[in-house]
Amino acid sequence: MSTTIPRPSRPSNGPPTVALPALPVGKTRKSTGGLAVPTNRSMPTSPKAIRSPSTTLLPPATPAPTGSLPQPRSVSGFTGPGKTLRKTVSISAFPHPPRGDSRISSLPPSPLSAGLTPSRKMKTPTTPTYQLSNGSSSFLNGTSDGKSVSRLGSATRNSDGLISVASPPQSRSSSAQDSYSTSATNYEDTVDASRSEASTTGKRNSKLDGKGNVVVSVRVRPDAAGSDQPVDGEWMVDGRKSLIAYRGKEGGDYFYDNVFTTHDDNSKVYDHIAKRLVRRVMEGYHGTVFAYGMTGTGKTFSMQGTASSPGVIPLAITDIFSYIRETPSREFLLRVSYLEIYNEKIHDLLSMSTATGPGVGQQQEEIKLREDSKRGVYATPLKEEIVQSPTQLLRVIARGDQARRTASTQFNARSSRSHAVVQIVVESRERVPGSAPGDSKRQGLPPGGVRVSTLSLIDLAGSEKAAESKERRQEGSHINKSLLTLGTVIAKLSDNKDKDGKTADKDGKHLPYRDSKLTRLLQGALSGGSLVSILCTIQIGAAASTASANTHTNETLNTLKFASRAKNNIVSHAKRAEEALGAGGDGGARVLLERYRMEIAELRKELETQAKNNSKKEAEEEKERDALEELAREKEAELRHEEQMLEMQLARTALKERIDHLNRLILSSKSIGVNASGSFSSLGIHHRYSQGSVRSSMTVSNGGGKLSLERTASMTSSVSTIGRKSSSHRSSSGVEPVPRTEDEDSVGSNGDGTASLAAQNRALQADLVDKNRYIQTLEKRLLQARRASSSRTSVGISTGKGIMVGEDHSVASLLKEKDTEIAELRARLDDKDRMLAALRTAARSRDNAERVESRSEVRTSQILDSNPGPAPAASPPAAPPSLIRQVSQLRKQTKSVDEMSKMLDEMIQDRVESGQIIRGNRGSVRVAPERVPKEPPSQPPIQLQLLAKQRTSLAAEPTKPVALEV
Ligand SMILES: Nc1ncnc2c1ncn2[C@@H]1O[C@H](COP(=O)(O)OP(=O)(O)OP(=O)(O)O)[C@@H](O)[C@H]1O
Repeated sequence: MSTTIPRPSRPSNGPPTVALPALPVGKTRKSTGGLAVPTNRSMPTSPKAIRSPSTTLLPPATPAPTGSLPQPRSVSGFTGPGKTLRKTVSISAFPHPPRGDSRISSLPPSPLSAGLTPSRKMKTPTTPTYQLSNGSSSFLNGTSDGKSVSRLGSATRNSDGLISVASPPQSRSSSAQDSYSTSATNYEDTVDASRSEASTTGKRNSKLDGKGNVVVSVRVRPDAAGSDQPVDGEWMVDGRKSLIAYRGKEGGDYFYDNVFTTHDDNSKVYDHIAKRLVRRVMEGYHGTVFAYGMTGTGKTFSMQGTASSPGVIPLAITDIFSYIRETPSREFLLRVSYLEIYNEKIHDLLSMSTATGPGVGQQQEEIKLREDSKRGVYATPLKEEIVQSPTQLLRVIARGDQARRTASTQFNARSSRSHAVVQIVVESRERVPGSAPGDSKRQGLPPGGVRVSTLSLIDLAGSEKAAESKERRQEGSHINKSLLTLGTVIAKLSDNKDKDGKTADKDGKHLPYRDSKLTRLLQGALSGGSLVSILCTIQIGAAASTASANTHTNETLNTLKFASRAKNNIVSHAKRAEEALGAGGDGGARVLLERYRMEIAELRKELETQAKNNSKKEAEEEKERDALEELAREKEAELRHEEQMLEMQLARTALKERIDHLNRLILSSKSIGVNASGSFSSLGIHHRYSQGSVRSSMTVSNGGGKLSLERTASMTSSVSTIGRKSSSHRSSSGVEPVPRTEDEDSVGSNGDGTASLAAQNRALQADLVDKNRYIQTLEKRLLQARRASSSRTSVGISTGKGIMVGEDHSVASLLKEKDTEIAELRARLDDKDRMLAALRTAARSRDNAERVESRSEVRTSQILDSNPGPAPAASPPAAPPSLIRQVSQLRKQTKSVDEMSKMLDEMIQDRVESGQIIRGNRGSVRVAPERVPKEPPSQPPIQLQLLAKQRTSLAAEPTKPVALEV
């Protein structure tokens, strides 16, 4: 059964020159005579204590197939047929969990356990000889695991949303030491276990001590030379029996839960020391795995492994995510922290920059250890990173590894100079099947609380005696001190409690946890709150010289003793962590998953509120928009109205201008006195002005305003022409006055035919009044049009169309009317033109008459000069040149217009006196009734008639002398 191992030589590494510090040796663990005889309470003394086949021989479950995740597994030789039977006292097989009888009996056998258990039973040794511990029941056993495996095999795993509640990867700084926060004890479980064990085997009597929750294993590192064979005959390693026997001085047989030979790889080590523990952690227990041993013995190799042979940490990570995938009924959140204790100072490996390298004087906030009644001892402030995948988690840890302090030592070219602690906090919560996380009635909070558990994976620095440099010596001193304290604490551990309820030594005294940071940090695990797995690494036969071999052997023995003490003294009452409900209390506040849940719920609420506010805002904005649009419409309407008003104003102005123009035309015609038909009445300029005398018009031209002056200028010229013509025929009696009505006569003339200024003024004022009235009328119409436009605007464009048409119609009619008037006025202008033409003709006639008169005067003077008596009726002689000159002189003496008018008046007067013309009361003249010829109604004006008469008379009496009154 046992193998004698020759003492190895370590040619490559010289032996330590200084003796390694002696670890505290448990009184009860010392091997005697090759038999490990536990003497304390945990050591069974009766055959009953021997682990029963049903519980002790259960092998670790074969790793469950995890699909995509690689899980290098090696179960070499462990379960295979023909292998040596395992020692019954070993706890490495993790006996069935303490469960109730009914539970056990009712549970379907696991595919793995069902298949394995019988074979194990077949292998059960019949004569167990050695036992180190009592092999108490443990959570880290096969039955429970089998249960998981069963579930694993039947359930369809859906990886989607397994970490659905995890926040995006982020870092936060807080404590990670949740491991020891639980106030749980494993009482219930152990009671169950006791019942189970008692009912099924009836062999165990120390099931309540919780030692089954502690697994201690020893791994033997292969020789540096690569030799598989142990070289030291004093040593014997039996992996199957989990036995290490030393036949030398202080020799003995050491049994552990697991003994790994140089052949065993990391995968096997993980399966036996950590696999179940990791699963328990996922189920809510706290778990601690740490590697202890002399420097260079393979602690880091076992914990981290290599790329080809991953160690405990990467394999645990793989299993963690496998479990999450296999458990769709729960949701998980993982956060990780990584610290090291170097020279008794705690450093956050995740906060350190690897670029600068560790120990380059980087200033980091000092991390302190604090204790909390619920959380236990924890480091703070510590950076935690939330991880969502194995790769991410491995990357975080690799980053921390790079920051870890390592140095070359005598036995290890890259020796870890610090204790490194990886902590993975697992938060989980039951998920409501078939519902999204937000469907809960509790505002997105699913029923049940959040379970928080912590997996601590610790790679301790190696104990070392020999150190060449001061720095190494200092490091070594701190390392050794902390390890010594750890050994001391473990050695003093007992199931006793002090008055505060904390674990105490056998005398009830406080344990020296505070003596080092390491023991302080491990306090929770060592005092029973956690499942514990300790891997002690040794190397046999690594020394070349006898001295080094001795030193090495001592060190190895110390390690073995430490492992024995740990196995015997550490009592774990680990219990599934309580679920924290809500955010109440410290526990709840620490639960990130809960916090995130609540944050999500709050954010959702906020979103809803915001959405509500937004909809409100939108409604308000819509209202505002509507109002603005309405305002814009109103403004537009106003603008349109203004435009219309402007158009109307323009139309009005145009009309006014038109009116003024018409008025000018009217005044011109009126002033001339042409067209006495009274057709001006439509413009309010009545016929009473039509026959205004020439004189009155002239008066106006003298004293009137500018406008009148302009107007009278043409009148004057016209009248002057007439005047001259009239005066030339003053003595003519052939003029037939145009018959006028009494009404016409009475307008604007005095009795002597000259319009008085007052009369002119009155006439003009009346004219002005008429015009103003006319303008007012137009304004009224415009006003009406404007109102119509306003009302149209208010009632809307569509309805206003009819009104617009009406207005347009009125304007159009007005324009039409005006056009008619313009046409009339044009007609009158034509009349005027005709009159002017007639006047010009009359002027020519007058000129002729003047020539005739000149000739008459010359003849008269000749007659008078030669014959004072009556003139003979001889034919007139031809006018001599002297006469022509006289006439031209006379022409030069042409009278002014006034004189001509005067002459005309006198001429008219003469006619009146001769009875040819009758003068009216107001100075107007008309032809005597008996002389009025029967003429058609369209007679030319009176002046023309007069001129025509004069011309006729002159033609009839060409030689009649006419006396000119000069
Ligand atoms: N089981 C093993 N199989 C193969 N090589 C091993 C084994 N154990 C350790 N080694 C090798 O031994 C060397 C030292 O191992 P490791 O660094 O793990 O020792 P350690 O105990 O961590 O030392 P220290 O305490 O100084 O950090 C490494 O090169 C490692 O690869």
